[in-house]
Amino acid sequence: MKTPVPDYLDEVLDGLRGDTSGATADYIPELAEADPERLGMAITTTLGRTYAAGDADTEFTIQSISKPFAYAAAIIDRGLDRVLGAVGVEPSGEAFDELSLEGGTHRPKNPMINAGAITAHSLLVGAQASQEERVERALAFFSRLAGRQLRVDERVCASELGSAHRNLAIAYMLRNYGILDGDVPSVVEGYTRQCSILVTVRDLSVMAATLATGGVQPVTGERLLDPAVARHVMAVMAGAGMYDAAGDWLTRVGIPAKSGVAGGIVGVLPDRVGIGTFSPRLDSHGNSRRGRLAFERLSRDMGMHLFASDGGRLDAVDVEVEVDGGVDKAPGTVTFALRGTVQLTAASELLDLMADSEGTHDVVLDATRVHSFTDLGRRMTLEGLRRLRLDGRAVALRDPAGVLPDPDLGDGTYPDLL
Ligand SMILES: NC(=O)CC[C@H](N)C(=O)O
Repeated sequence: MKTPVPDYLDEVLDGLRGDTSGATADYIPELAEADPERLGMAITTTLGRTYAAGDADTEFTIQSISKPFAYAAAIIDRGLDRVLGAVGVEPSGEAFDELSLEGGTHRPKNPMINAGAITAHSLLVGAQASQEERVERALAFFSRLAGRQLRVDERVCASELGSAHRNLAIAYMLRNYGILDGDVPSVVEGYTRQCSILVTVRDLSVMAATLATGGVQPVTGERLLDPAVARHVMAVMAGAGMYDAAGDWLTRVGIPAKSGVAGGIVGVLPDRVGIGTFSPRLDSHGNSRRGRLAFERLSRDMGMHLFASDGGRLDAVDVEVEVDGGVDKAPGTVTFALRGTVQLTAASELLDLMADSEGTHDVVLDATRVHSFTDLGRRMTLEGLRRLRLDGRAVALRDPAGVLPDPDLGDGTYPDLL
């Protein structure tokens, strides 16, 4: 049996290919030339399982998606109070490259717009750090978040620096008000190099899943952030990550997210998943058009909305596998015993164990110790059973309390009830 999640993601992407609205970013010449048809998506659960579809291994520049992660690094390096003294946390409701600052303090309103992100970049490492040290800090931190060594695309960086007048203007203004120290062109160059780090949607989904766990990289197991820092960064993303579309995004999609002008979007649902999408055509807010549609679809289909009340966030499931028969006897029955609340994380573990259960014949799903299934958990579980049966296996359900309502396998048939 193959796990159904990648098929679902393929189907989501196929549904989006017809939408060719929007345009690649034109203020950075290298980005204007990107292949607009590229489309990829990846989801990583807090247990570190990644599902990917489409152009999942295509590299693109991280651009503004670097902002939440560099902001996190600045908080780690300099402390939250020092960072809050320089950059606010208020949604600005303005475009990403707006020249505005907060009245009175002259702080940039938040670290998700360029003014705040240039300031956060300038705070990396320590007061006297060089451009090389700041860029190396960002690169090393992002690489640990992604679980692989990342690199800078120098062509895209040079292309953007050739016409970075607006970011220079923003930085000179910040320098004028004493928000930013040091050599302005060097700070803007370091920030632009940070934006030119190459990532894939897989990387983005793992980086975001590290926020979702409260700071533990779910594949390597390394703690990279304190839970309080992860929480703070996710909260700022929720309020300001999508610039002047932040309120619309938070209500409609409900997944704290950050977009980049190369076409990436990263999203995070605390305790559940990290998500990465890539499609280079942008809407009028500078957010990937198809990326947005993909997030809308996930939110709708999978109940992935921060404020959805249709299922517990706690997913305390064990999946226990028991195989009868022993090593040298004929392949017998495999039992998958679930426990707790079954939603995405548990259901995805279950599906992978089911996919690995070849060599056995009869399959029993034991729901005796399940508290409840979320709608998504129920659908994933039933799809797994349906696929096992398509493979010619006998499928049975033990569910004395009836926690798996209407176990229709999607074709009007039911598992045997034990
Ligand atoms: N929204 C973005 O991705 C902007 C990032 C880009 N490097 C800039 O500063 O203009």
